[in-house]
Amino acid sequence: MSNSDIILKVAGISKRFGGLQALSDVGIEIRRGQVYGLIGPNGAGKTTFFNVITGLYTPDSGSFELEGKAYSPTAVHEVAKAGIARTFQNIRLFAEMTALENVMVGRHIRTGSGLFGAMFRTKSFRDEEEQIRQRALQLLDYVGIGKYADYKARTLSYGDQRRLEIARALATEPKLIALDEPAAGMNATEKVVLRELIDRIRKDGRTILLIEHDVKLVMGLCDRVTVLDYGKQIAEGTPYDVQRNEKVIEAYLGAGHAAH
Ligand SMILES: Nc1ncnc2c1ncn2[C@@H]1O[C@H](COP(=O)(O)OP(=O)(O)OP(=O)(O)O)[C@@H](O)[C@H]1O
Repeated sequence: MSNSDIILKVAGISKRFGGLQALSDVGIEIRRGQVYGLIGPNGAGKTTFFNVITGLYTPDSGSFELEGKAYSPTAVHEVAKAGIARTFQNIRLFAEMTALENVMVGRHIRTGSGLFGAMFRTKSFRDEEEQIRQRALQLLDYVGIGKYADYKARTLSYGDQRRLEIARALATEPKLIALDEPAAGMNATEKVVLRELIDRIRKDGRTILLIEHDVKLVMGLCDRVTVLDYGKQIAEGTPYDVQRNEKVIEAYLGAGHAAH
């Protein structure tokens, strides 16, 4: 495989909060079309790592490349423009806006008419707006909630809100979509549907970074997995190898979890 297959390469990420070393020299390489999993016991540093990659936290050290080009994740919207979209562990939708409007907002970072067009409602602005609407409707169908397009986001079930977040992230046409615990709070049936959706997103050519507590889901979906523990990368590899890694088993047992 050539280097051009690498979508995201981050290396040497460290981040300290006061006296706590939340991340120590963590690095990953994600190849095009992979689902890449990030797991680890509570407090291992997964969210911090995600927040560093997506511009929410500034790391103390580290380098970042997206499709072979250096990028500096200094602000969330810059990261989105560079081609990384994310969802949040605590859902962050516009609660009073409709599902459709929430997705249209995601789409706007890829549009051209700008403020002038919006203020004067030029023809090109209106045409563009209609295209955005159509694309947003397609995306809602794609994630399986097309029938709720006109419902306010806050009225959707928890599982559907998570799917709406995914639709919104996809609306930015990301090179990489980062999902922060997408199965959190879902029941078993919702998890099956989510798994199918993530599988479909991958089959349609997208690359996915996934933080997830549900180890079974991660092991079933991911091509490769990194395991963090106390901010250190204790294992990296295929789900098969990682599950058998002594350090991983210890970390999970130590934290009172089962490793499978
Ligand atoms: N903004 C912050 N300020 C201070 N400490 C923080 C901050 N964010 C995270 N931490 C600490 O950094 C460590 C790693 O936390 P992080 O949330 O990244 O872990 P996690 O693996 O995502 O955990 P969980 O699975 O519980 O979400 C924890 O000890 C946490 O308390």
